[in-house]
Amino acid sequence: MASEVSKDQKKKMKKTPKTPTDTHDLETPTDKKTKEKKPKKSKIDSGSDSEDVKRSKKKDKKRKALDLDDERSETSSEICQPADLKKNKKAKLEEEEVVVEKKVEDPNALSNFRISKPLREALNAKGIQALFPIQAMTFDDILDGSDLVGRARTGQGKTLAFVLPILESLTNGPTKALRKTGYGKAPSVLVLLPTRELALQVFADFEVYGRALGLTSCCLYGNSPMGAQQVQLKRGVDIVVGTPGRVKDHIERGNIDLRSLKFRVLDEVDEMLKIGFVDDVEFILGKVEDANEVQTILFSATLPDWVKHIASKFLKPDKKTADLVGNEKMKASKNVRHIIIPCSSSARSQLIPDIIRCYSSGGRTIIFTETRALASELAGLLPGASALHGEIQQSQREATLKGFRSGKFMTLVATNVAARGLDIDDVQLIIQCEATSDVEAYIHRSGRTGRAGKSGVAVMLYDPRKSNISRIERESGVKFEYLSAPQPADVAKAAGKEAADIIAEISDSVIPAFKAAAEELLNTSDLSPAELLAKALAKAAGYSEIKTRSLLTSMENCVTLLLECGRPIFSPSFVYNVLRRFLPEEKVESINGLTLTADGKGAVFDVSAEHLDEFLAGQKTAHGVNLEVVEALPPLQEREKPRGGRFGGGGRGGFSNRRGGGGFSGGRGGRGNGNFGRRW
Ligand SMILES: Nc1ncnc2c1ncn2[C@@H]1O[C@H](COP(=O)(O)OP(=O)(O)OP(=O)(O)O)[C@@H](O)[C@H]1O
Repeated sequence: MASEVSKDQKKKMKKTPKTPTDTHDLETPTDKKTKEKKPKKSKIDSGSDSEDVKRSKKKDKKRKALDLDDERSETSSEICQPADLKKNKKAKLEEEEVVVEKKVEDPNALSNFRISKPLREALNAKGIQALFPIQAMTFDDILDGSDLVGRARTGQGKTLAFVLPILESLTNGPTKALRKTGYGKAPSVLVLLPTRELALQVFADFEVYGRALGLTSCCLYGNSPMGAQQVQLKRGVDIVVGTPGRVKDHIERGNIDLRSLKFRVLDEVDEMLKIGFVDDVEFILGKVEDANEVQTILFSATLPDWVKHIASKFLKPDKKTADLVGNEKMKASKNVRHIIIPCSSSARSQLIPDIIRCYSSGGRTIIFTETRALASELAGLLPGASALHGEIQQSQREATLKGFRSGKFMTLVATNVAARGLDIDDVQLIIQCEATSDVEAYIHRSGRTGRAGKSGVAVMLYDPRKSNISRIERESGVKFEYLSAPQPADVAKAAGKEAADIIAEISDSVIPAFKAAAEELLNTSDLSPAELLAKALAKAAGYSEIKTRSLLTSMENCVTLLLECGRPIFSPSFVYNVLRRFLPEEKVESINGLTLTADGKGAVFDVSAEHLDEFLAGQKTAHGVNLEVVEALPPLQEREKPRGGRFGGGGRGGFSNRRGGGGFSGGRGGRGNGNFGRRW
């Protein structure tokens, strides 16, 4: 049933949404042009933009152009010469015409919806001129009183999809007359979110846009003083935003009167239930005596079955569904480049700065870890990074987010506490330290970039021996780009260019002080001036040597080797035994990341660069064994294999979440088969 309604909704999207002058019927832009419908009186004072739009059709354009001509001639004549003026006027008029044309064409322009003037102005002030698809799809349904389940990919504007119609309903729409006013008013809207950070973010939207319409809001979340929240509730607010635990607490203390409630919103509801708010949410929803008096709206980027259950329990049977994802394969953001790079746990802190250098485009980066301990550890190791996780005090968490938003620091290392809903401007890069087994988590984490139509990059580090990338691809619809770690030499080249730019900017005033030393260096060195300058650039960029990085584990000063021996290889222990034929035990034990190739004919592993010659020379004494340094990683076997699959692996074998797991650096040899079960 949901998908039928969803199709219906999609049809709606293709049509022009209601203008302030329409009542119920939706028209296509063509309908509008041909019908010459007389404008009806608007239900809401939404200003006269849509009227303007209609007026500015072709035959009016000339007149409008003349008007603009007159206006401009007064202001611009002061700064332009007559010839320029004529040219400029023509160009500007052409621009204006394009703008007017666009305005008429965009069916999602704010003026095409029942959005009142003050709200439209507040949106314009934030650079918002048109609704995003999910907003356009749901606006009329919510404003006209329907319960609704909404779903769209991350960063598509789900928050304003409920904020705007609710605000309009309370001030100009059906719930206006029912809304309580005056000192001590009971709230008309209750919005529940899973985390304090998200509650604060949604509260900020209600603050900005609600204030434009004279509505007040408050935010209730745990680990912050009850008293101040109590005072706000006592004074009376129109909108309460909060986390379930604290909201329940206030209800139990009799601080919130839900009898005047007109809207209840559950945002990121799947996460709310997942992190254990099931009882609290049900308690709060159950506190509304007459569910028919309240509109219930449920939004999420993912809709697992148990969310559907909540929807059927608490939403009216005639609820609408707006699903912009539906059965489409791709569940994650389409504006994001999804990359995976093999990396051992011990190489992470060396590799991450280079990934940031290569992929962040100078913007913000969020690094996701599976554990709080790793988030703190990495934040300590990476320059200019701060940690955000559940063990950090609330006031510090807020200060950290504020610092990250304001650009005080550009790298945030976080646990899943930041995976959902957080909307931070200019996050260009997401790094996930491990291949998560939770596909929804992947979707949400990667969705912190590529928001509001912008693009972004999500890099996931993975251990080929442990991860099941094809499962993530299958379930999220993402097609990963398999890349190797950026090589330090490439990163250094980019850093050298930056250093050259910096040097070019340095004032000539420094030359006299350094010239004598420079001349002496030139005269005494065997290197050419260009070579000496290259060294100076390296120093300026912070380099004293260039290391190599392996393709398999991304460890510095390691090299990845491919071993083949002219017959299928079924197990890692076979590879160890082959190596023992021509290498001493301690060398065999020193290899890292041994992984079989997908074709079953070879195995790759890392060796320390200083041992490379010994490995390559040793093979000559072992008949039929071929060892070579790989330039690019061949496709590798994954952890999960169909039961009874040819190349070992032995079924699913429980995809462990590997919390605090020993990573990828293992490298112990082990005799026989026994020990390898755990590592594969
Ligand atoms: N109509 C619009 N025009 C331009 N920007 C918009 C519009 N609507 C929302 N935005 C901006 O898009 C960004 C993403 O919006 P929002 O946080 O609501 O996304 P979301 O769908 O809830 O994402 P998530 O699933 O990750 O929570 C915000 O910065 C918001 O201000």
